This record gives sequence, C-alpha cells and structure tokens, in this order.
Amino acid sequence: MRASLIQIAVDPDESVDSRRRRAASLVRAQAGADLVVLPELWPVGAFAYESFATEAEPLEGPTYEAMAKAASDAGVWLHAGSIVERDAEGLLYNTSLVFSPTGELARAYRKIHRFGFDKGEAVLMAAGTELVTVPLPAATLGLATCYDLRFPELFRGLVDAGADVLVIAAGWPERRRAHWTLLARARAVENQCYVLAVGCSGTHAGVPQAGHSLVVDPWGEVLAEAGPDEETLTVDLDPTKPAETRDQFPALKDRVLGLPTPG
Ligand SMILES: O=C(O)CCC(=O)C(=O)O
Repeated sequence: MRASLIQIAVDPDESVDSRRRRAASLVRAQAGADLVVLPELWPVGAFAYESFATEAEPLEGPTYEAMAKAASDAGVWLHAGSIVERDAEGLLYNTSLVFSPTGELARAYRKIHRFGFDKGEAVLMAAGTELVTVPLPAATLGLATCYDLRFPELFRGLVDAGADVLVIAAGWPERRRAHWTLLARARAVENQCYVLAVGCSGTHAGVPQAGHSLVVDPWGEVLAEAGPDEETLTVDLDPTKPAETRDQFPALKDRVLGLPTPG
C-alpha cells in the first residue's frame, strides 16, 4: 500500500485559492499511490485564528469540491487534511475529509481536542464528538488531528474500532517538534499500528511550522521523515505488518480494562 504525505507550505503570501489549486495539483501528481494525505487546516493555517470565520466553508464548499475532483482525477484515497467547517447552525469545526478514489466523501472527522487553553481554536471552534475510522481495501485508517496526538485514549478507541493505520493531520509548531516525533512514535509502538503524521511547512500567523512529517511502522521504526520545507514523502506500507507485530509481541492482549481508581 503506497502512501504519499504532502507536507504543503502554508505562508501568508499565498492566497487560499492559489494554495487550493496547488494542493489539487500536488494530489494529482500522486496518481499511482493508494493513499494521499494532506495536513491540518492547510487552506487557512492552523494558527491563523483571525481568518477562521472569514475562510470558513460549508462541508461541501470549495475545498471539498477541489479535493473530491483531485481524488478522482488521481484515482487515490485522499485524506484531504482539514478545513474550517461552518455547520448549518453557524458553529465552526476543524473537520478532516476523506475521499474515495471515485471522489465520494468516505468520512469526515471533527477534531475532538481543540488547542489553545481557552484561547484560539479552543474558543472559536466546537469540539467533535465521534471517533472515526475509514476501512480501505488494504487497511483501516484511524483519524486524528494535531493536538489529539497528546491524548492516547483517543488512539486506543480507534484501535478498538479496528484501525491499523493511524493518520494524524497537523499544523504542529516548530517549537515543540521534539514532542511531535516522540508522540508519533509512541502512538505507533503502544498501538502496534502504522502512524502517518503529516504536518505543514512555512510560517503563518507568526508561528513557524515543524514540518518533519513522518511515517512510523508498528514497531516504532521511522520509515521516512521530511525536512522543514515543502515536500512529499512516499512510502510503501506492508498491510500485514500490524497484525504480524501484534502476533509476535502480543502486548495489546495484556491490556487490563477498567483499572481500579487509586484508594
Ligand atoms: O500540542 C501541540 O503542541 C500543538 C497542537 C496544535 O498546534 C494544534 O492542535 O493545532
């Protein structure tokens, strides 16, 4: 299963329309891959809080249209990263979109853990409430967005729902890059899953992005890692490896569910 991670640059000197066209053409260039992944909020920038309301789109807005077409033109499963979604009640969500190779929406995931500690995204956006997995022919994706990476219980929920490839779309800041790499590897090891962690490059709203997207195998080995700049990583995943790793080292079977609270 060939996966391509597009670490797109999000810079304020490029318009959203231009970046949308560029993202579509980067996706089309990945024809032949099975799965293509874009990062979090690449149209507007994960830290461009002042633009969230103006750039918000309905679910089936311009980014949806462009990405559905790019997925079907390329004939790939496309995790199109996330958009600022405005729902019918006017609430904003950080919503990831996954399209099938014929351009249909397979699933949408609204980010559950909002970042900002009572500021920014945490007050501007509403929280998702549903864990989302996406069965592909060769693997089951489990979806997470950026700050979600810090909450291991979310990933255990995805594994319990059958996920063996965890996809984290992010706009992770450079200043905490060490956490990004560490946590992506930890989520792979503890869940015996592939992890595809896709960030942005560039600087928006004064926040330099970490880049360094990475692909980690179920044993925790880093199979590929990007640098700081715009780049596409392409990696062949072995769909049998998560099950094989779980058979050889069956730690997941030793989970104790419902641990007692400390006395
Ligand atoms: O947890 C972090 O350090 C970064 C999270 C973040 O930037 C986000 O969720 O947008």
